[in-house]
Amino acid sequence: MMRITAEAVSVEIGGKPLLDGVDLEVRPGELTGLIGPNGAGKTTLLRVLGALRPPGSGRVLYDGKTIARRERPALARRLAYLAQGGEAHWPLRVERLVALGRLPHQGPLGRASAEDQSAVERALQRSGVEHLRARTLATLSGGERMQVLLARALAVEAEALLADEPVAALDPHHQLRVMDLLRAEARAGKAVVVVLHDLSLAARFCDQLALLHRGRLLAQGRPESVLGDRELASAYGVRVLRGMERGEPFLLPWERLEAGERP
Ligand SMILES: Nc1ncnc2c1ncn2[C@@H]1O[C@H](COP(=O)(O)OP(=O)(O)OP(=O)(O)O)[C@@H](O)[C@H]1O
Repeated sequence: MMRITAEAVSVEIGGKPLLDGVDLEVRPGELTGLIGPNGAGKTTLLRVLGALRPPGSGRVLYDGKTIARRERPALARRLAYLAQGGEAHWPLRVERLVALGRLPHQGPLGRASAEDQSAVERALQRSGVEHLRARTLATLSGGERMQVLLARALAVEAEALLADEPVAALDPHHQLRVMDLLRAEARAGKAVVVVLHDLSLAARFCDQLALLHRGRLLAQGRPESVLGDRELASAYGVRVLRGMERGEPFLLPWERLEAGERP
């Protein structure tokens, strides 16, 4: 079980603030959604939470403790990071790529144990990409590639999973499948953070949302309190249509607001 706490995290590049005084608590057993417009700082915050980038000021605590440089390898076993889908033209077979998720668990000789092998099999199966195992990454479609990268992150079998837009390239069926999977990971006790642009998926699946706007947390808490008309108008400049289906909310971005109409 791992709790990740960001305290007054700020990041600046060339005098431009990317994150400004962000406080966030990521709890085990919960699915936390990071939302906000393009360029709001979601990826930057996710990388800071994952210790992939140091904050300029403020700090990140893992179970209440900061991580020293020499403790990084141990953290790599406890925390899996799924990067935003990029190009991947490596001539690497899918099962080899997923097996890379086990590297943090292996010694200097890098021998895969039976446990490593079964973690890879579980990850391939859970991400629904067993049938792609012998293919090379370069031959996959964008959505297939994302599911394979998710399998690599699952193979780590870490206490925390940080996923940057894992459903952006997926069709509706696979989007729901991945959100179910992330929620199940959280229910199993993991701390899971997911960056999302789809407001309905954020509303339905997440326990907690953090809405970033220009590097600041505009709102944070239960989805129903974060996804208010005012918050969405202010952060995204949109008006949404809303509804409920069997007790669960959905939101449809409907129209853009002119600059003067934003709160
Ligand atoms: N190395 C850099 N130099 C200058 N600006 C940067 C650098 N890295 C990030 N930025 C800027 O910081 C801001 C936040 O970027 P970030 O990737 O965190 O946004 P995001 O919320 O994940 O956006 P998106 O939804 O488009 O993926 C953006 O305006 C980006 O252009």
